[in-house]
Amino acid sequence: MVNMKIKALFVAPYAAMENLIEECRKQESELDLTIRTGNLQEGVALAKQAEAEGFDCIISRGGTAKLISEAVDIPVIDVRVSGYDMLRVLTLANDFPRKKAIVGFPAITAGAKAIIDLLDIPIDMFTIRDESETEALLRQLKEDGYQLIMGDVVTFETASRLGLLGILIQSGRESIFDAFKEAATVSRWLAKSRQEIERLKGFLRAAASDLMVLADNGSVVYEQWKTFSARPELDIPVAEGASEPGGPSREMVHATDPDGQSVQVVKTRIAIGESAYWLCEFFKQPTRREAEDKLRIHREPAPLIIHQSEAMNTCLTMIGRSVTYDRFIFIGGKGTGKRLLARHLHDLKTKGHGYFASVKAADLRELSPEEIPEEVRTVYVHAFDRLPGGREEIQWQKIEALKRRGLTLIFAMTEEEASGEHRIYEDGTIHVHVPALAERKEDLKELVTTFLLHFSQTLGTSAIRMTEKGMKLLADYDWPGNVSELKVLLQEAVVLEKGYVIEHSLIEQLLRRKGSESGASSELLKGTLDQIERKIIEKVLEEEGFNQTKAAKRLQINRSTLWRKLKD
Ligand SMILES: Nc1ncnc2c1ncn2[C@@H]1O[C@H](COP(=O)(O)OP(=O)(O)OP(=O)(O)O)[C@@H](O)[C@H]1O
Repeated sequence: MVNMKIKALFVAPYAAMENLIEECRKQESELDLTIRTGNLQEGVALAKQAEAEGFDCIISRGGTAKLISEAVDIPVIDVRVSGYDMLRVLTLANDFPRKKAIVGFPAITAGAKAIIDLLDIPIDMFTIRDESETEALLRQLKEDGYQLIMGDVVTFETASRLGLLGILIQSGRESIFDAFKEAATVSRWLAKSRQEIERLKGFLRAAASDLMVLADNGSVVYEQWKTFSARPELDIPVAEGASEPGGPSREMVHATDPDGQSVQVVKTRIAIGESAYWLCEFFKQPTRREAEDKLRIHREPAPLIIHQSEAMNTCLTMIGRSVTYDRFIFIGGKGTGKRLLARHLHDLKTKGHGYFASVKAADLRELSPEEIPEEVRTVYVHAFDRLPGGREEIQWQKIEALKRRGLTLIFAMTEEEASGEHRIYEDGTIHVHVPALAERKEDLKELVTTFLLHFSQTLGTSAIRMTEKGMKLLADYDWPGNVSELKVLLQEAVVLEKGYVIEHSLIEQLLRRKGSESGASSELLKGTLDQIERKIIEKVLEEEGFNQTKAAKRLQINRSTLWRKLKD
């Protein structure tokens, strides 16, 4: 565009203008000009067509220019009625010894007034706001004895039709040259801005994935979708945050779209000048369906296992030495990496031949051994804590049937779950103790780096480093939820952090929130067992609006026991 000529359409509202434009264009070098004649709606139709054909701008005059500018999205330059144009027509009219008037929009009459006053010319002026007023006004003027009427195209045509002498205020060369110049300036400026916008959009597309920019009133200003096929139908509240001065400028919202897809939205408030906008970034969460699948099959090898610590190395040595066995119990806290290590064991045992499948203990009931695909070599049974009926519900017959199919069976349990289950101490069952993250803080740094890399590749987040102070905060925390908890915290951090480095203040904020989340329950756990029991009963009672029947039901004790415990 910068070195190309600007494609402009000149819509002349009257034929005589076309000739003058033709003449002027000989001295014009910046515009690739097309000239057409068409007044009002005719002009609009010509302009719309030009816009569709890729013209850069339209030049027209008066009412026609106004109508065109309402109908197209490209710049419309209005040829202004200059002092020279006015002077020309007034000088011409002055030679007629008749009662004269100028009729037109304010743009015409205001310009004329200055000259009329200055030169003391006996011409009256009548301003109209809308073309529809023209005919009635001219009829009235005719009755009042006016014979010569000056004005724009509509005025001129109406006057002629009513038998008055009409004089069209024509545009002279200077006005046309001015319009050429303005068309070139505006179009170049617009092309530059468009280029700038395209460049920014390009950066945005490269740097972020699915996003939407909302104005404070909730209307969509910009959107782009990469992993989503279309805008997820979500109700994203924008107004409350915006009206809170000093309120959080960034927050995370969890939502579910109408298809049940879980979506995470990070909202950032951006103030630009007087206006405020919400940049909403969308992240897909694993679908509930996927999570609910009875059998989750992994066909690919286990991802990299971080192990700098002695505790983890011992665990891996144990696994490496047990590959000839086919019944295992992996014992460790939530999120310690039991599944990951089980997949590693599977890889060692099968050397890449056969799939790894995991199933929740509660889903075993509905799973018949025939449903398990042939290629599956290892079945990992987990989530024993979510068995609705407790340990009694473990489907031992099913497990025996799986054993008979020659599959490697791996159970994942916490220390507590494993302790009461004598069957898992059967001969030939290997116990692998997976250390808690608190016992292997040496692994923390590399785990952080691995997760930052993982999120930057899968979510397109930019943070790739953690400050030393941030690392220290992570090392001081005791991670009851182990590696999973670390991973979730880092995911939140990378989504909130737009820079390359995660500062300790963000980690502090996220950890502090954990403190306040767990604070209430940990406070409950202080004191003797009787005191704790009483505090729990009181809390449940309060939550149930002091309804003893409801509280007793929730605590699974009868009402008289509840009453006795409160009395003691
Ligand atoms: N040593 C490690 N190196 C790299 N990633 C790890 C490591 N340990 C755990 N992870 C990652 O942490 C997350 C939790 O691990 P995993 O699901 O194996 O834990 P789990 O003990 O089976 O959890 P749960 O008790 O909730 O079933 C996974 O994304 C896993 O890849």
